[in-house]
Amino acid sequence: MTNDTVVVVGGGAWGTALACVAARAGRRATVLCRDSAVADALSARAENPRYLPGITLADDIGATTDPAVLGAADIVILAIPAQRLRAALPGLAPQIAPGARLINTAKGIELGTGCALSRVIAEICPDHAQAILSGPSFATDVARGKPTAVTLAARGEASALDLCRALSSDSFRAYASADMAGVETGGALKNVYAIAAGVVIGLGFGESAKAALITRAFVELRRLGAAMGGQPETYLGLSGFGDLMLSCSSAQSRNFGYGMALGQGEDVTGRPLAEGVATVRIASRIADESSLSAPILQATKRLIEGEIAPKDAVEALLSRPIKEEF
Ligand SMILES: NC(=O)c1ccc[n+]([C@@H]2O[C@H](COP(=O)([O-])OP(=O)(O)OC[C@H]3O[C@@H](n4cnc5c(N)ncnc54)[C@H](O)[C@@H]3O)[C@@H](O)[C@H]2O)c1
Ligand SMILES: O=P(O)(O)OC[C@H](O)CO
Repeated sequence: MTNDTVVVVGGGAWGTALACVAARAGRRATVLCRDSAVADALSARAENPRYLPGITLADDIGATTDPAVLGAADIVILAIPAQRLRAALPGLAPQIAPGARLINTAKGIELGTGCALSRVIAEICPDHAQAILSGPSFATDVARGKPTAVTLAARGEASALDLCRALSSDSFRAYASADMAGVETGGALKNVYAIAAGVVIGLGFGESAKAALITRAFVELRRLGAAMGGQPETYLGLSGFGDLMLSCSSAQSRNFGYGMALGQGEDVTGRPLAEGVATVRIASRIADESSLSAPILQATKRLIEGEIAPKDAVEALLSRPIKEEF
């Protein structure tokens, strides 16, 4: 398979960082932007002042707003928000070269339908093979070339390994997986628990409480993920435990920051993208429908919907009946 040409859809923080990844791995990389000001800044100054201000990017990244660029791509990386994917894809699909492989990097579950994003992509681009890249990785770190490792899942180990080789470099290491459902659900659900961890810190409950929260969140994440089709061991890896740990422990995470603001009683309107807000709503419905116990997820949903105050949500979790840990 030829993997020379990579087009990244989405000129935001993550799309820009992934174009740097592809360029560092020796690929010809172009960002397909929605906004011409972003495309112009990327092309002229190797900068994305709107989404990655102050970071000088590799100067061999191309940028355009013309979807015709998809016709030359061997690999198309999707880096737009999860809830925008269904609306964006029909305009792109007819332009994508027939043999191109798609790699989704958005983290979420479709709010209106409960569909995994891989299913949304399969519905709109049924003839294209697809893969998922997910793991502990902040766009600012990746764009700066700091060492990062992720999981890349595809149907079939050979395809996953081939894509890993196409994108890995001395600063970015992708591990192959054949468990698309496991990688996808881990990335989506960790955002919910990052909000919850942010709430704990925002309330001033401290690091011990946060460690307890993350540990119990991991139990829930594995339970929910398994019910959605993931393999148990996948959640122990970079796209599961790795991303949960990163997102629950750093204020760089937009989801953690959203939770911290909630915990501090701040107004959260207009904050940067926190995909856990949509995911918690649909994941809570999925958990209810399958009678799965997910108390942290359910408390986070009630908190986000304004049904319960942050302090009361944590107290409700602590006052549940005493039971065995496992
Ligand atoms: N930022 C990170 O560190 C990071 C890391 C891993 C994964 N992700 C995931 O990547 C996805 C994108 O996140 P981001 O950080 O780049 O967000 P962002 O807010 O920085 O950028 C989003 C980009 O998507 C574009 N966009 C939105 N709707 C679109 C549409 N309908 N058609 C075309 N483009 C559209 C916007 O113009 C913008 O360029 C999210 O699902 C996120 O979870 C982000
Ligand atoms: O800023 P967040 O919370 O969307 O997290 C970004 C990445 O998903 C971390 O792996």
